[in-house]
Amino acid sequence: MADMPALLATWEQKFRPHPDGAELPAHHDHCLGCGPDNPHGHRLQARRQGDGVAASHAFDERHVGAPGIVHGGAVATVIDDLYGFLLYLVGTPAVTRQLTVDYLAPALIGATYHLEASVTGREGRKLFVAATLTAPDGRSVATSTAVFVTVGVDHFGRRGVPSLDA
Ligand SMILES: CCCCC/C=C\C/C=C\C/C=C\C/C=C\CCCC(=O)SCCNC(=O)CCNC(=O)[C@H](O)C(C)(C)COP(=O)(O)OP(=O)(O)OC[C@H]1O[C@@H](n2cnc3c(N)ncnc32)[C@H](O)[C@@H]1OP(=O)(O)O
Repeated sequence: MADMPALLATWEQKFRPHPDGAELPAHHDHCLGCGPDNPHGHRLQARRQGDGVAASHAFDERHVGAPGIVHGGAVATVIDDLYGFLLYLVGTPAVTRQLTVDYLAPALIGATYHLEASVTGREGRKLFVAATLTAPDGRSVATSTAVFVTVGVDHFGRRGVPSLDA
């Protein structure tokens, strides 16, 4: 993994304005949600959609819970990561403080789902966000809300984690 100062430099660049429809950059190469180099990851690709973000995403066999059905934690991971893309539009780093997911119907391995997320409110350091995961037939499969709390980039350094503090 890149050293922390180098990673922070790339994050600064990622918070530039992104045109509507543009594909948004991964948080970093090994991010579980979107990193292209994480062999366990979802490799989520998100784009700006107006004031929000959207993605098309298919889960694979690595993310199975009950046979044929996506593990609920995998669904939560992808939604949480999608919120991480919203932060590029908000223009400030933030971290998930609370995440709720309503699992309305099973998400199936191999099906391509449509995801959308947007900011629903802001109060001091708190960002309120919401997301939906919709099946190809238009059925709502999961809905989510979350509270993110804004942090400085120093939050991601000095964590007592050798790989990050190097
Ligand atoms: C994030 C990606 C975007 C890029 C950001 C830039 C650089 C970093 C980039 C990437 C990172 C790499 C990849 C990950 C990318 C995306 C994945 C998705 C995001 C995540 O995977 S991220 C990881 C999981 N996440 C955590 O690791 C957080 C652990 N946690 C903490 O680090 C502290 O907990 C902290 C800092 C959050 C707060 O701590 P604190 O001490 O600073 O603040 P405090 O506790 O006082 O709360 C402040 C205000 O939130 C209110 N509040 C609290 N809880 C609430 C609730 N449940 N409902 C409503 N309001 C609530 C309080 O009432 C108060 O409100 P008020 O200010 O009005 O009093």
